[in-house]
Amino acid sequence: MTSRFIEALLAAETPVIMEIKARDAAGTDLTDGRSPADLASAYETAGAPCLSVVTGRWFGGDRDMLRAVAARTDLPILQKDFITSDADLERARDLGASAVLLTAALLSAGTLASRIDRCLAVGLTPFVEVVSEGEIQTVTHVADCVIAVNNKDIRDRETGAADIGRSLSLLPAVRATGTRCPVSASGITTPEIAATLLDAGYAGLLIGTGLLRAPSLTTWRDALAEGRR
Ligand SMILES: O=P(O)(O)OC[C@@H](O)[C@@H](O)c1c[nH]c2ccccc12
Repeated sequence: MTSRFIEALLAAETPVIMEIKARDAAGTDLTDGRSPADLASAYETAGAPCLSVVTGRWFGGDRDMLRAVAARTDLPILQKDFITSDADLERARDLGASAVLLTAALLSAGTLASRIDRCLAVGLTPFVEVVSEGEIQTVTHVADCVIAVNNKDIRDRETGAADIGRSLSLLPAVRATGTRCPVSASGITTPEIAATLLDAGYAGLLIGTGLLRAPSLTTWRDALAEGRR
């Protein structure tokens, strides 16, 4: 099965999934008055191959954000929320998502496998977030999934500090699954950290707060390109 989301990410000059999120985990506003659609346009102009929209309530999100972004752009969109049923998956697709978040830490291996099956059956790319080697082993249909190492912990609602070292140490295990699309997500605050992760071998990154707080997206993107070996 081909995935528009994965193909776009792998073909990109700046392989960064740029995230639209209303608030950070501490509740601080990240939009500075910009609408989700305007952020989508700004990211597209900065060369984003794919977007992520956080619709989860913890982060001040809702489904209207996804609707508004899908109406503004044709870029493939990841919906980040806590998907709890098959009906949620179909709704994600109908709202315009190309990919959905599945959090391995919150699902049993059996439930994760059936959610992955269901995603693929309805034409969605599973974006599976993992935080340990054990979770990496539970991912099925690896060739059709994005495997994303989360540098933060969803179990503490992402309020703790990010551990970029987790991405670096888990990369061999992620690669050993045979995925084409290892991604590092969360807590990538500077272009220098982003460059380090891409140079280490990550095919893509997912960045929200760092970009939402950046004074200039093009400066951030150019610093990332310059920082690479
Ligand atoms: O803003 P950051 O630190 O760049 O992180 C982005 C993204 O990884 C984060 O928003 C996230 C990771 N897992 C989630 C689960 C639900 C909602 C959001 C998330």
